[in-house]
Amino acid sequence: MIETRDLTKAYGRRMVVDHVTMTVEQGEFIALLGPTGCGKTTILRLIAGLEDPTSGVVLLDGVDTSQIPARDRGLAMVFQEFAPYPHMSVAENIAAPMRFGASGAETAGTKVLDRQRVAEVAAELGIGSLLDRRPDQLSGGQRQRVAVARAIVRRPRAFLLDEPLSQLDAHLRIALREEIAALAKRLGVTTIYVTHDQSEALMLASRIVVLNRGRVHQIGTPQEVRTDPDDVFVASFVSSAQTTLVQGAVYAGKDGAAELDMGSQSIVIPASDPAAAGLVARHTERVTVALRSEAMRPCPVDAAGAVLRGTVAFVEDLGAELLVHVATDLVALPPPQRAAPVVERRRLNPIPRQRQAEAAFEEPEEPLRHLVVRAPSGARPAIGSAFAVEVDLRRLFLFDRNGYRLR
Ligand SMILES: Nc1ncnc2c1ncn2[C@@H]1O[C@H](COP(=O)(O)OP(=O)(O)OP(=O)(O)O)[C@@H](O)[C@H]1O
Repeated sequence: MIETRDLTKAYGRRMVVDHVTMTVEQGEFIALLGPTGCGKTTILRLIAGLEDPTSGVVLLDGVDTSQIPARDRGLAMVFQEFAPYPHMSVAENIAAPMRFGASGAETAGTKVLDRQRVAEVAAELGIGSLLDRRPDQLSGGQRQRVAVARAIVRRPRAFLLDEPLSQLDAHLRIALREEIAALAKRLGVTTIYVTHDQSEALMLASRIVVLNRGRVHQIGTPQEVRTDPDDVFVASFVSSAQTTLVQGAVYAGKDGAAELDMGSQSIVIPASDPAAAGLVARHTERVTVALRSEAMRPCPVDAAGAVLRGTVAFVEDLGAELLVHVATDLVALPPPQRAAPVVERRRLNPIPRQRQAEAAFEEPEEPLRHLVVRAPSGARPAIGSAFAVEVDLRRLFLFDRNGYRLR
């Protein structure tokens, strides 16, 4: 079991990991999911003992690790870019941690021991026939397999995987992630998997820790973080389809109903809806409304009820269905900011890879202005034509000023 309690890391004045508390149960596969620069790698490095926390603790099976050096923690880490020793064969690369590893005691007779164990692990990863090759004779996928083999050869108490597949092409990534999930399950090893790719996290993990700017936003099963987000960041970052955020306000309506006012358009939430009473109590409060594709479906333009209207801006044809982008006069909001303010970041020592990746987030993101609605592929609506959508109130998420979900 791996636990962090109020784990915090600051570089200068910049909080990179901000009071992260989480528990990974024995044998559990957990994903740390968040945008680039949100502190995922730093959390792994703190757990591995490669960095010292500014405050807070990491516990392994209940033991405070503050005084335990990295090599004695029994953890194996796989990095984004695995750099094998170029002059060694695959077998030697896999065995390397055993030879150079913590326990000097293993040196005697290592060669024999290594061979058996290495062959076993290599077979497990489908690289049994490549043991005599040099790293430059391997494909990208094979190299990452070697990296994983090298991590498990020591029978670690946990795997820490830092975007191990991000350098591979999409096809290979999908194949290998299934293998990694199956392997971790078979071995029953506690695994923490870092990724910024939500589909990877949703597919692999039994629970997901959603992070932004060093803070935990939600910890839950894939189903929970996707369909029951705790805040506006999770709602916009983890979603099977596009999420449009719109500015609104709630008012007490007639007969116990609540009115969700979105400027030129509004939706009435009837008194019979379980959410109505809570919203009535918030009369005049400003809210952010998250409109996801799965919460909307096309309806006749003259339909009554929870309906929003606009005109067709463009249509994406996905083959089996259409994605209709509907322009409306609602006030769209940008997604919550993902990176730290630029001024603070300039003071940091340059870290080329991270800085490059972060550059993409320096400007506030543009709001998604259109509603994106799924429609059957049969009848393609004309650009500029009137279009209406019925909103499924159970899937409509509202957030308060601070971004917390109104439940
Ligand atoms: N040694 C360091 N000195 C100063 N700042 C650092 C250092 N290491 C990391 N950072 C900063 O801490 C922040 C978090 O980095 P981290 O690598 O943990 O993020 P990440 O979520 O893993 O991102 P990525 O997906 O790009 O790897 C980044 O803004 C990074 O620039």
